[in-house]
Amino acid sequence: MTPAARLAAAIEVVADMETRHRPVAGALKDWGLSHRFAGSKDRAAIGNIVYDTLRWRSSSAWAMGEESPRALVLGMAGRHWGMDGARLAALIDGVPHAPELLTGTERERIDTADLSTAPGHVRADIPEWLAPHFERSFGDAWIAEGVALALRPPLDLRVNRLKADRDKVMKSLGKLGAAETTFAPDGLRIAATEKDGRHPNVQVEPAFQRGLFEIQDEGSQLAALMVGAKPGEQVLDLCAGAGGKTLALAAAMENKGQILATDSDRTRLAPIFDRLKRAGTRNGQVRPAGDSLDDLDGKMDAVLIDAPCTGTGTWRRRPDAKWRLSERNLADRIAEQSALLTAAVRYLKPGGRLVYVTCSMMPDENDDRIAAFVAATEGMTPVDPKTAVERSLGAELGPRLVAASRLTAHGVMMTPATTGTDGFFVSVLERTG
Ligand SMILES: C[S@@+](CC[C@H](N)C(=O)[O-])C[C@H]1O[C@@H](n2cnc3c(N)ncnc32)[C@H](O)[C@@H]1O
Repeated sequence: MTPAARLAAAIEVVADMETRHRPVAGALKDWGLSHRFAGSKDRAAIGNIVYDTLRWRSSSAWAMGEESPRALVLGMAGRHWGMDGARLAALIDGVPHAPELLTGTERERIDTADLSTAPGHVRADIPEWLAPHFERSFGDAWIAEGVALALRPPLDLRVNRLKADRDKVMKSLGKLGAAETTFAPDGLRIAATEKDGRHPNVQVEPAFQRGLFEIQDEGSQLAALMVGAKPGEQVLDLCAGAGGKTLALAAAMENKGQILATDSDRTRLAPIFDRLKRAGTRNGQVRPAGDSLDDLDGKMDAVLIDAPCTGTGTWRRRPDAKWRLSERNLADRIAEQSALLTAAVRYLKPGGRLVYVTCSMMPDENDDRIAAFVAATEGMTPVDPKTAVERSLGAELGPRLVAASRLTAHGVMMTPATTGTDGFFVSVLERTG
């Protein structure tokens, strides 16, 4: 397919998403099924255009003066794929299956796009109703945080210390351009792609099949390390999902002690069994959804709540989600978070640590939840965030992360703009009563 035909296809996919309220992955898959002539390179390139269109939806609509799928795609291509009006017009002109020729107004708008007078939420490319939440989280930096959250993400890997060391895996993945992460001691990073580029499918690498590394954002790796899990401890991962953090905890515990993993959703939990096996984990015990955990009362050195949340911190990877999020979703997640915090306390030993994590950028799901929980609960004391980071990450890494991240009243906030990770909030509390 020509670049122009790919643009036309992306416009079709965005239109399909809007008219049928289809999630982006479904709309792209449907398009592929009904256009079987398109090769994998074409499909990947169209996917990139569609995802980039969703990233910068609001600012492109502002620049183009309208919100049609065509305006969103052309506006994005003009502002982010380095095409001015003349180049776009030349790309399209006379090419079969291309979008219609650019109008004079479209060319002019692409060439003179200026966001300096746009409202903050447009410059930040976030929904308008979220602007006050971002402002409360980040003060004057809230627009810069939104801008960084709209960029493409890198691909981060966590080397599995139970089976390998970072240098060895980095060498074996050298051809993929994997380099050491800035903070996470076991992390490797493959830089974000540009334009037509796509990340390699690392899951086909022999090193992945042998369990030498996992795919995990650097922020998620650091959040797992902040549990401070030590060999020999008893640790409960209460919202384990597919086990991303469970595996990181098992590695930190050097296969000694016990990590118990559960989740209320059987389907999400299902992949954990194979993943634990592939990683060579021997100290993991999975408690199926709905199982009683009564036998764990008062026995845990640490409980991790990797809470269900709005996922605002992962919008680089799921730009469609930002336009779907509703106030109702936020309220539902807040209720679940409060219930989980309350439910977790009984499992902790005296002196045990409760580690609360979200991948949200919103204070409502972060500091506010901890403040409300502490006010309503006897005997749970937040650890000063700087102390919590330095204690869990050590004398070299701890201060570096403190300097780069944003400390809040009760936790630490990592973001694309500050630490170059997905957005994560981590708060550590101790059972003191
Ligand atoms: C952020 S995800 C967990 C991701 C996972 N820990 C990882 O690192 O890959 C949150 C999880 O919480 C689970 N969850 C929601 N409510 C729950 C509850 N009341 N009890 C246990 N798990 C719950 C969801 O099913 C979801 O898998």
